Amino acid sequence: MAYVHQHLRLGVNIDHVATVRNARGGSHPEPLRAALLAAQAGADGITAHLREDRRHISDEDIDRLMTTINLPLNLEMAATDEMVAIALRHRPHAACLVPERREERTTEGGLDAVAGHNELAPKIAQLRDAGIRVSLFIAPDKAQLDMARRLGAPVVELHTGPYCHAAPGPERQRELERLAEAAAHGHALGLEVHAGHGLDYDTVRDVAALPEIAELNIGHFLIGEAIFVGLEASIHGMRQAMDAARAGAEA
Ligand SMILES: CC(=O)[C@@H](O)[C@H](O)COP(=O)(O)O
Ligand SMILES: NCC(=O)COP(=O)(O)O
Repeated sequence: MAYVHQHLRLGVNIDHVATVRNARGGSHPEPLRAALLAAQAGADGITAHLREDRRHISDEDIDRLMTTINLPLNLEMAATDEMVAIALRHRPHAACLVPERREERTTEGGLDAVAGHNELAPKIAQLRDAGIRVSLFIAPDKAQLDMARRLGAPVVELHTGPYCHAAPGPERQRELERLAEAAAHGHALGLEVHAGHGLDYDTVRDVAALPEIAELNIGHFLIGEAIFVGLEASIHGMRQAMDAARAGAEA
């Protein structure tokens, strides 16, 4: 029987609770409250992206998450000296290194670990030495996976944005195949394979069915859907979609 990673973990990304809060300033709605609710709704972890421009999650949010939640925190961050220092001060469960451009609307591509290996190597080593599980947010590309392995990152997160944005049909199928090949290759290299970006109830199904994937990180859709059905219900819906897809893959 093909390998199936048993429990597919759901990391709930709470960035866009902070986006709504920051639209007016002040403290409502609070990302911390969303993290506590997500835990009650069955999230396996919380993801928060402390962007260099602080457009959503703030330093204070990270302080409060670190001292209050009982779930592992996956801190998404650029691979800069400032962010590495913040991670070393807090020691979250995981640090996912992502590329950032100030003017981008959202994370557009994966980290180029191949071109950036000289700068990444010392940062990955510092984070690892502090006991933080390092993840690289990369495109589903063999060369990037091979480099993640060489750099000693134990985890990769495959960027699902191009798959989610592809037109349903052959274009999306091609992107799914790239994800499937990358997940299998990463697993064969001994990497723990995660995936995320742009997933919703529809696009999550085929990704959740990929047997080597251990964790999905999902935020924007869950927070948007929560406006209509509440956060617990939106997370429950995602959990159900993931479990149904994984059960189908096991059958
Ligand atoms: C890396 C990633 O996919 C998430 O951190 C996502 O980027 C968060 O939302 P924004 O890109 O809108 O900051
Ligand atoms: N790393 C991806 C993530 O945390 C969530 O991305 P999105 O669902 O907000 O697009």
